[in-house]
Amino acid sequence: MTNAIYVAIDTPDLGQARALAEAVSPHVGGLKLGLEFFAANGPAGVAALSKTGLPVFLDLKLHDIPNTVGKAVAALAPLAPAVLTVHAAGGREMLQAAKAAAPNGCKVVAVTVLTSLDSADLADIGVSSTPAEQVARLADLVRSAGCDGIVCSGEEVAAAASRWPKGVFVVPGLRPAGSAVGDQKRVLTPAEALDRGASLLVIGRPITAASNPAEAARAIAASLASSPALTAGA
Ligand SMILES: O=c1ccn([C@@H]2O[C@H](COP(=O)(O)O)[C@@H](O)[C@H]2O)c(=O)[nH]1
Repeated sequence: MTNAIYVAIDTPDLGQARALAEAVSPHVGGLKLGLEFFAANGPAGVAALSKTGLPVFLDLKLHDIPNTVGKAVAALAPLAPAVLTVHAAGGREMLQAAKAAAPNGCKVVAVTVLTSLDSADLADIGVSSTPAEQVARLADLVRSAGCDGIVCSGEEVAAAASRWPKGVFVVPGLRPAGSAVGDQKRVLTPAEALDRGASLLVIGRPITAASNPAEAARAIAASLASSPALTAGA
């Protein structure tokens, strides 16, 4: 059975990242390393955490012209990420360039609408659609560009999964009942997201900011145990 939880190791401190990864490793399916970790530690830091043996999800959310993104993905290929993110808003040619440059076995998934945004935030950047409409539109673009899946919130994942049966659906913005929401705006519990069709569950602060991260990860994994979708994974 695949564990769908990828823990977001969001810290610039390599020692702390390594300690967190080792503590939670029995209870998660992989590590998600993002901008905060990568800006501080670079490819060498990613290689160091790969030594845990857990799959690494490199969440760099690349968004640039097609040539630049393609070359950046090629430069990241030696790190052998299991999953790599780009922004769907980069457009079809950029998505195609990212997928073409990705190493074998790496899922290229595109961020649709960040889970920290709501309709008012979209209006601020000139998007009059709701998050659900925008996710659906961008999911169709990502699929037709040949990428492997999308990042969306738990609120949109059921609709997206029904339109793309073989897609990979990465869902962040997850909060066990009662945990602090922080800067996230479109939030669901991990179990709800899994039941609605998420393939990968990205969970950061509910685990990493807990007084006992290993116990927090264990409890979240246990909360998924009765889900019919338990075997979901990338
Ligand atoms: O739409 C998105 C895309 C990526 N993320 C990333 O997921 C984690 C969430 O961390 P929490 O502490 O559980 O909020 C973080 O690394 C984000 O960069 C996202 O939240 N939303």
